[in-house]
Amino acid sequence: MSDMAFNDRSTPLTLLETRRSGKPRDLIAPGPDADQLDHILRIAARTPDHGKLAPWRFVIVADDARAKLAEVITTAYRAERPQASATEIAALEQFAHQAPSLVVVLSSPRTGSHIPLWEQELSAGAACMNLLHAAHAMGFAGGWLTGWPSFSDAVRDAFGQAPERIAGFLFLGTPGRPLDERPRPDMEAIVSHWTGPVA
Ligand SMILES: Cc1cc2nc3c(=O)[nH]c(=O)nc-3n(C[C@H](O)[C@H](O)[C@H](O)COP(=O)(O)O)c2cc1C
Repeated sequence: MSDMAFNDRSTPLTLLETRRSGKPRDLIAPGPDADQLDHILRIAARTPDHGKLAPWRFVIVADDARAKLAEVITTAYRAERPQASATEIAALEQFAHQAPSLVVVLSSPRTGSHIPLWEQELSAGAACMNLLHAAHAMGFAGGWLTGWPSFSDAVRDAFGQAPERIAGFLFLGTPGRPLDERPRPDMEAIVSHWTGPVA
């Protein structure tokens, strides 16, 4: 599949069939401008959501806030791992600064709702995926990362508060190097016909 054309926008179906994320560290300018990002987020918000709760929200981290994000992440990391190496800290600095655009998607469940938390969290994942689809449909590439920062309460607290969680750091831009395919599931292993209870 190495010679396949990725993110072929000829038709909706070709785009879905060839969609490929970009590695955030390889994404370069141009990224979406303010209007394009607004458009991407409006599409991302058009996501299945049981109970119409919108149990997610989007936080844009602009260029001039990236250094602050790096500071939050590295401070949190050092607090948890006082022996952190310079290499580990440099990797976290790089994480915060990569790609032209960054949207942090928060899972924001409504705890008083009768809609199960699981469903609300699924919807947050779907919003992330829709955000990626919108970016790809607009000719950009995106990359969805969690990594250590998504699981740090201190980093989460810089964006919101429990029970909110970081669903993902969605990095957007233009691939700076050719995309290549990654292994895809063996369809025979994941598709079956149900004929009755298993086991
Ligand atoms: C919730 C979630 C979190 C992810 N976090 C990471 C991560 O921290 N680091 C990483 O290298 N890939 C991570 N990935 C995988 C990347 O998005 C990866 O590039 C993806 O497999 C690209 O596949 P695609 O081309 O089908 O979009 C994550 C994926 C998901 C769904």
